[in-house]
Amino acid sequence: MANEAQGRGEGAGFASSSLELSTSLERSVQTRIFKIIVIGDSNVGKTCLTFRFTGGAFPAKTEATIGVDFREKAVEIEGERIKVQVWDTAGQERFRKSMVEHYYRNVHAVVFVYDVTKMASFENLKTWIQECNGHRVSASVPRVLVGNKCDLVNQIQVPSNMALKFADAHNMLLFETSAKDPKESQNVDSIFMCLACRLKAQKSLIYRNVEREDGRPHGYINGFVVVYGRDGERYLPGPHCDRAAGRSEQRGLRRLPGGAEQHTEAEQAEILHRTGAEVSVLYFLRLYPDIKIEGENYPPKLINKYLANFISYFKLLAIALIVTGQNPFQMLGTNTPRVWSWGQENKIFSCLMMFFLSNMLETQFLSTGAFEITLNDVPIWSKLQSGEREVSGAVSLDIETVDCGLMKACTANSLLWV
Ligand SMILES: Nc1nc2c(ncn2[C@@H]2O[C@H](COP(=O)(O)OP(=O)(O)OP(=O)(O)O)[C@@H](O)[C@H]2O)c(=O)[nH]1
Repeated sequence: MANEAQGRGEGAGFASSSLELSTSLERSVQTRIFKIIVIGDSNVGKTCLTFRFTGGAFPAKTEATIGVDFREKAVEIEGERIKVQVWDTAGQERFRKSMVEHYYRNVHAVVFVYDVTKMASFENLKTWIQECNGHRVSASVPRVLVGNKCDLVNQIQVPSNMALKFADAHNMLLFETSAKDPKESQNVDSIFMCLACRLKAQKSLIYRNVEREDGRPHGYINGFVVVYGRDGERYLPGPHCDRAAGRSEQRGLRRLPGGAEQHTEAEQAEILHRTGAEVSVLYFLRLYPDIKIEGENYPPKLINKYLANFISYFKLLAIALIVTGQNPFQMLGTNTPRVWSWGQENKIFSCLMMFFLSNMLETQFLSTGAFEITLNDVPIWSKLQSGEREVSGAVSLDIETVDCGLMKACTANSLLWV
């Protein structure tokens, strides 16, 4: 346990941590959230470590993690309440699949875990580091190395000095610990608290303190947010009130034509009155201008991207051939189908048809029907549209995992949401 003292030292002296999860908006708004991912081979004890930290116990039974599991713990460091959101990732390749992008997106710190009784899990760390680097995780994102299962003293295969050398070479702190041994629980806490402390020192305060004297934020009514799309436009999540059309829309995202500023405060109050407990976008943004809320489409499968690209090139080629009057079938020495001859005779119509049909196909391939919303880079909400195309077996499992994972995050954050 070469570096244990160091780990313990950093972990000691923190104010007491609390398991209580915040469920109110005012707390969510004021609490910073740090996303820490835990990665490493399957069976090294990632789930047990995260459970020990967030739940304070060793789980009686664990199963292989599928996709990702979120666990959260609210801690207090130097008087500031911080939410540590631990992403317990799947070690098995088949359960990672399309989730990997999500693991690394907007991550604040990374915990690499190996099993001290399994040399292979230590040797595989190189692959995990490569994967992490491959996802453009910045060098400024703190990383720590954790050797787990130190309670199995007679089976240790990875000597401490070897692990320490590796940790040094990769600019990481090393913790050797055991999720199982209750005597080591403080050391497990130290891993995450050490990271939280580093992050606290690193990050500027994201949320402004908007507390009133009675402890509630000014103007807090209930949830309603505006979403900034990748296209720079602003979208309003439903249900919301469309004054121009004089109707209230249901769930979904609607582009704000002229911006939320179109609503005066009196109008906002009316919307509030008519729709129950929704706070105006304008009002909300004025209160919390530092909050960055973004929406993004859930990326399609790689194969779908390739297919859509292929269709797009095929469309361009076909249109070019039609316009220039070339006959690819003649070039290939085969019979010209009637549809091609017809296309040559009706060039404008066939080009338009080709254009719209292939665009439709491209959209089909690229659309996943899922939309993910992040608040200050932390995923808070994701939705699969109804009518999603049927997906089979493992893929379906992945998408469900993504969705329910993010929904879990949403519940934990209890955010400004309908
Ligand atoms: N002796 C001992 N066993 C441990 C310890 N931590 C985890 N285990 C056991 O190791 C096995 C795997 O633990 P998990 O936490 O599920 O492993 P994981 O890395 O999350 O595995 P995946 O979800 O497949 O990636 C379980 O049987 C645990 O009981 C430890 O500190 N000591």
